[in-house]
Amino acid sequence: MAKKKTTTKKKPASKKVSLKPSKQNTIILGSLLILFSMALFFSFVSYYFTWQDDQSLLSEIGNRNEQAKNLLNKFGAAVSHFFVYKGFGLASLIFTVLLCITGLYLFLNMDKKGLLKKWIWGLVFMIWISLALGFVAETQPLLGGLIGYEMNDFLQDYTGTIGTVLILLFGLVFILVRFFKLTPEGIANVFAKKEKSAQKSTKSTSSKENTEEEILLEPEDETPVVIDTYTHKKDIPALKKEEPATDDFEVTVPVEEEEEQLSMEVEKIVEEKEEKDNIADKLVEDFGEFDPTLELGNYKFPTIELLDQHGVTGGITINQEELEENKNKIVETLKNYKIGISQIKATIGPTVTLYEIVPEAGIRISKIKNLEDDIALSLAALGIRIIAPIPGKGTIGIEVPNKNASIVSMRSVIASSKFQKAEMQLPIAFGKTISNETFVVDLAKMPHLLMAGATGQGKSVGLNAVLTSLLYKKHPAEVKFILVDPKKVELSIYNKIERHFLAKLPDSEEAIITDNAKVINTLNSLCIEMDNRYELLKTAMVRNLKEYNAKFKARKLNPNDGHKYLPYIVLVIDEFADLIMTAGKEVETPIARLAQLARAIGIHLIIATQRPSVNVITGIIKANFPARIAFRVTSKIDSRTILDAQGADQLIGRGDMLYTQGNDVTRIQCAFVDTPEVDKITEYIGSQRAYPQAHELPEYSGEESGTSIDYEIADRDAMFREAAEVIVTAQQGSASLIQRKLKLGYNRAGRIIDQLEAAGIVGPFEGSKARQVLVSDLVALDHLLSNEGS
Ligand SMILES: Nc1ncnc2c1ncn2[C@@H]1O[C@H](COP(=O)(O)OP(=O)(O)OP(=O)(O)O)[C@@H](O)[C@H]1O
Repeated sequence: MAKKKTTTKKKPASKKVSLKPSKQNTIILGSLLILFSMALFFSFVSYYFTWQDDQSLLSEIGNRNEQAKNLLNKFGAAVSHFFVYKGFGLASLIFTVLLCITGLYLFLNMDKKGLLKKWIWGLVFMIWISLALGFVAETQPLLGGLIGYEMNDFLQDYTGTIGTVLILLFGLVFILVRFFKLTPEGIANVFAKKEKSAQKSTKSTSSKENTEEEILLEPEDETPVVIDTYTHKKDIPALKKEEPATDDFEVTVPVEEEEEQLSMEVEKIVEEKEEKDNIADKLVEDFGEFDPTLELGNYKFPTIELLDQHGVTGGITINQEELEENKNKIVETLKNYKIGISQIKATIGPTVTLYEIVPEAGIRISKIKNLEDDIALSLAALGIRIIAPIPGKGTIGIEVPNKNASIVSMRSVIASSKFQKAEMQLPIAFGKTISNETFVVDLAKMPHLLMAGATGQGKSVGLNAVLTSLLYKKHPAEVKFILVDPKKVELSIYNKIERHFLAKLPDSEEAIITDNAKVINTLNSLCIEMDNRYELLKTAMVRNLKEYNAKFKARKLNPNDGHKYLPYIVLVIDEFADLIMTAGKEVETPIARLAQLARAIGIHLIIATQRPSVNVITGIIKANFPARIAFRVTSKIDSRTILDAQGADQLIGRGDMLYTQGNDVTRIQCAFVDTPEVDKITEYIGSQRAYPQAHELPEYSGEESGTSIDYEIADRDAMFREAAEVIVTAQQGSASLIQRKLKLGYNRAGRIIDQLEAAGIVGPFEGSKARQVLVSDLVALDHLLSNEGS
C-alpha cells in the first residue's frame, strides 16, 4: 500500500481558541436553568397563598431568625415579590416556563435557532396577559402585577377605557393571527365543519329513521331496498339487476364526497435533517471551517519588493517618429502592389506594435498575407507577423517589432490588479499582450501546459514566471511542485522552498529531480497518487478537487476515513526532449495517463522542451496538452508542431511568445524574472517556518530494482547480512526500512534489496506494496545463508 502521510490530518483544529462554552459546561448550565426555573415556579405559585404573611418579612430579609411561609422561604418570597408583585403578576409563570425550555435546549444540546422566537413570543404573552389582567382585575395587583397595573393606568389616561379595550383586542388578534395562525377562512372552515358534522349526524339519524322505516316495511330483505320503494317489485330479484337505480346513486354518493373534501386537513411535513450534515454543521459551529493553512498560520507571502523593476518605471515610451515611419512604409509597400488602405490604426505593445489596416473594398486578403516577406524587407525588420484577418475584428493586423523593446517586469504583472484580483484556482501571470494588458490565465483550467521554443528564447524565464506567479498567490498548503530538471541548474534555486512547496518520493534525498530514472518512479508515483485521489473523490461523492476540498473544509469528510485536504500538484519538467530520448515510452505512458485523467484531481503538468520535433511532442502528448506556448523557433515546421499554426518562427525572441488554448493564438511578451529575483523569493519563503519535510508522494519503487539479477555472493554489499536480519526481524521487505535502520542512502538500500531478492530472502517487486519476506525467522536465515556457500 502506498504510504499515506498525514501531515494535514495532524492539524489540531481544536487549537483554535473558541469563546463558546464546552459541551460539558452547556449541560451543567442547562440543568442549572431547569432547576432554577422549578424553584421560581414553586415560589411564584406558593406566593399566591403566602404573600400576605410574608409581606412584612420583606424588609427584614437578612434576618436569619425570621422564617417565611413561602415554599422556598425567604428566597421564594423575595423573588416572587420582585417578579409577581412588582413584575408581570400571574404572567410571570411564563417566565419560568421559558427558563425551563432554555435549560432543556442547553441540556439536550439542541439546535438553538428556535429559542429566540420562543422568548420573543413569551414576552409578548407576558405583556398582553399582564395588561389584560391589569385591566379586568384592577383591584387585584397580584394578577396583573405592577407592570400590568401601570400599563393599564397609562393607557386609560391617554386612550380611555374603550381605547384600552381596543388595544387589548388588537393584541389578541395579533397573537391569534401570528402565533395561532388563525385566519377568517380557517375559522369559517371550523364552523362549516361543525355544521357539516351536525348535518351529518342529523342526516345519519334521519337515514337511520328511513332505513328503520324500510326495515319496518321489509324486515327480511337485506338487498338495497330503495329500488323496491320505486318499483314496488321487491320480490323479483332479476328486475333489481336490470334496472340501474341511477337516481338512488346520484342522491346518496355525491353528498358524502363533498363532506370528505371540506373536512380535509393538510398536515405539515416535517423535513428530516441529514444526520451527517448535522454533525458537520455542529463541527463547523464549534471549530469553524477547516483551515488548511493553519499549520503554517504565520506564513507570509513574498512581498512585491523582492522583484526588480528592470529599469521600467512608467509605461511604454512611444516613439512617434518610428510609428509614423512604419506606417508610411506599410502604406507604400502595399501601394506598390496596388493595395489601397482605407484606414490604419496602431496599438503599441511592449515589444511589438500592431498596425491594424482596413483595406479598400475588393482587395483579397490572401494577397496581403502573401506580402509578409515584402513588408518585412521594406521595414527592414525581423519578426513581422501578419494576421489576416484579426479574428472578430474585420481588420488585418501587421505586427511590427519596436526598435526599443521594453522589458515587461514580473513585478509589474504581479502588481497588476488583474492578477491581484484574479479569482482563479492557480492563476498565472504570463506577461502582457500586444495591447499592453496583463495576461492572466488559470493553470487549473488549461489543464496542462506545453512550452516549446528554440534554446535561448526565454523558456526558462517563462517557467520561472509561472512558478513565481503561483508562489505569490498560493499558500504552501495549497500547492506543491514536483520539479524535474535534467539540466540540473535551471530549477535548483527552488531547493530552498523544499519543505514549503515541493513534493518528492519518500526515499529520495533531493527534492528536485535531475536523474531520469527517478523521473519514471515519480511519474508512476503520481499515477498512484492520482488513483488514490480518485478513490477519495469517489467516496466523497464529488467530481473534482475544488468540490472535494470545499467539502473537507466544511468538515463533511471524516479524516479518520482517510480524507485529507488535497493540495494542487504541479509537475514541471524543464527538458522534456531529454527525457523522451532516454526513457521513451516509459515516461510517455504515465505522462499521457496523467494528462488524460489528472485534471479533475488537481495534478497539472507543465512540460518544456527546446526540441519541438514530432518525436518529442508526439501525437498523444499533443492531444492532451491543449494549452501551448511557443517561444521563437527556427522553422515553420516547428511552429506547426507546437501550435498547429505558423507564426512562432517569426517571433523576435527574448520572451516574445505565442499562446494558444484551442483556436485563438495570442501574442504575449513574457514577463521577465531574473534568477537573482527568484533567489530572493525562495530565500524569503525558505527562511520562514516550514513543514517538517517535503510533501511526500506515494511510495513507488522503480521496476528496475525489481529485475532480479544474479548477484555473485562475493559482490554483495558489506551490509548485506545486517540488512537481511533487519528485513527478516521486521518481516517487511522495503528499502526504506533498510535505509532507516542502517542509515544508508536510497540507492544502496535499493541495491541491497535486489541482492536480497537474488538470495531468495525477499519476494519480487510488487508495485507500491512492500515486498514479501520469504524467510520466517533469524534461524531460518542463518540456515539459508550458511547453506549458500556449500
Ligand atoms: N521575457 C523576457 N524579457 C526579456 N528578456 C528575456 C525574456 N526571456 C528571456 N530573455 C532573455 O533571453 C535569455 C535566455 O532566456 P532563457 O534562459 O529563458 O532561455 P531558454 O529558452 O530557457 O534557453 P535554454 O533552452 O538554453 O535554457 C535570458 O537570459 C534573457 O536575457
